[in-house]
Formats: sequence, structure tokens, C-alpha cells
Amino acid sequence: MMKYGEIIDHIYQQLLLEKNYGHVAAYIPELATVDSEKFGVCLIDRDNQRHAVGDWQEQFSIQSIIKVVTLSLAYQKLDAQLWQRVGVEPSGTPFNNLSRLEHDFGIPRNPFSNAGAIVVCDVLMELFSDPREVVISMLRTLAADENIHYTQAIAASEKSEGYRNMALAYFMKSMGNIKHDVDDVLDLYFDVCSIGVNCEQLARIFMFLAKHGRSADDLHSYLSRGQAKRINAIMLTCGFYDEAGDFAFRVGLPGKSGVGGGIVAVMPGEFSLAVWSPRLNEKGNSYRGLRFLEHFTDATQQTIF
Ligand SMILES: NC(=O)CC[C@H](N)C(=O)O
Repeated sequence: MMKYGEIIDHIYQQLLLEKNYGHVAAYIPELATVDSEKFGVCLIDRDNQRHAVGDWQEQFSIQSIIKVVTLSLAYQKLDAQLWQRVGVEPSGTPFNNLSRLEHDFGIPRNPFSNAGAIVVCDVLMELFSDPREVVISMLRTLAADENIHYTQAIAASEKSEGYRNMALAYFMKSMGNIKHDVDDVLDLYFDVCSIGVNCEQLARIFMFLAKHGRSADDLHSYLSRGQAKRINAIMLTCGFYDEAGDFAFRVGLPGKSGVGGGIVAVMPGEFSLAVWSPRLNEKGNSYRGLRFLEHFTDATQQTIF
């Protein structure tokens, strides 16, 4: 049995001695108020045991990590039909890139770019009469924890300066790839990005991708095995935007980052691991989170490669 707890503690202490680089996301004003030195880690293993250190109980903004959950909900219902509206190829561009979208006639390269996630929100509005409720109850069920909520201040803050996402959404609307009112779709997108989670909740939620579509407690099934495989593949190839190659190279696990400073990575059949450290590198991914995961997979050799 792997001694995850000891390894996590050791790497955590080591990284505290290292200089921390990067900046908290300031383009969403409310995120700029977060303490940049927060650092939390939580791993849930296949026996549902928790191994955690640092600020793992403190909630932070889930941001782009939610894109995996919204994608899973759309994919669960539409299966391969979903790929008519969004692709599965890495983009090699930043998460909010505009130029590629015009080249691709309004069909986003993948569901983890902002454009792709906005299309997925449009799809959710078609599929569910109350998509916000569906998203939050999936998170609460997977985490086995009711204390997960939307954060109005963050959603409003992002909306107040969300010009680029508006540009993406309006362009896709002009190309026929957004069916609903653009404002309504963006409101849903900003809302789901604003949800607060802590490292433990995040790690528990993502166990459904370590367990081939089933919840950590094994009571709920969200995706088929084949669907879970494909979502993990998209995380590996697209989860870190134009740093996806570097993440695969250094960490070697499917994962997803958010500009709140969270990263979650899964080892299918083994564990789900969430790290939170708000300072972001120039690609918008947590600097220390990446360092932690790189050390962790080097130390444990728990990687898909
Ligand atoms: N990479 C991210 O976490 C970006 C999400 C953020 N809500 C945005 O749209 O800009």
C-alpha cells in the first residue's frame, strides 16, 4: 500500500521552502482579493481514504475546473452527438483565445477552452430546465457534502469585466452555435465558474473519473466506462490550454486547472488529487500546484505513462 500521506506531507514541506512564483488572477477583480500564499492538498484513494495537508478545508473558486463537470452532464445525455458542436482537439492557444474560433467557423476546438465551455452551457440549457440545480446537486452528491454553493460576488465580478467571453459568445451566436440568448448563456457560465469548493470536496468529486464514471461511494453512476475514458483523454490533451503538453510531460495524469488556483488530477483506478495555490504562471495555471503534482508523480510513479 502506497504511503500517500507521508509523501504528500514531505513534498508540501519541501515546496514551502521554495520561492513561490506567479500572480493571482486579477482580471476577475474578486479573485485578486485571495491570499496568494494559501496552499492546500487533498488526495482521495481508491478505498475512499483522505490524505490531506495545509489549507485543504478552505474553499476557493472552482473556475475552469467546473468545465469537466458541465461537459460530463452534456455528454451523459447526448453522447457522440455533442461533438457536432464542440471538438476534442487541443488548441495550443490560451483559454480565452478568439482568433482560432473564427478560423474554425464558431466550432470551439475543445470543451475546456472558454468558447467550448460556453457552448456546453448552451447545451445544458437545452437539456435541463434548471441547469444550475443539476450542476450543484451533481457536485454535492459526488462530494457527499451539501456545503457547496454558487458565489454571487465572484459571478458578478467576472460578469462586470467579462468582455472577452462576451465576444466569444456573440461570435458563436453569429455562426449559429449558440441557441439561447447570449446573456443567459453567459450568466450560467459565470455562475458555474463561481462555485466554491475546498480541496477535499474537489478530490471527492473527481473520483468519478478515477472510478470509470462512478461516484467515490460507488452509489451513483454518471458516465459509462467508455465516456469516462474519453473525458480523461480530453483532460490530458486539453486540460491546461497551451500548457497541456507540459503538464502531460511533467505530471503524466489527466487533470484540469482553474484560475482560482485549483488543479485536480486523477489516476484511473487509484486516486483523485486536488491542489490549491492561487499564484498562477503565465499560462494561467497554478505555479505551485504544478510543482506539487510533478514531484508527487515522480515520487510515487503513479502516472498513466
Ligand atoms: N481558466 C479559467 O479558469 C478561466 C475561467 C474564467 N471564468 C474565465 O472565463 O475567464
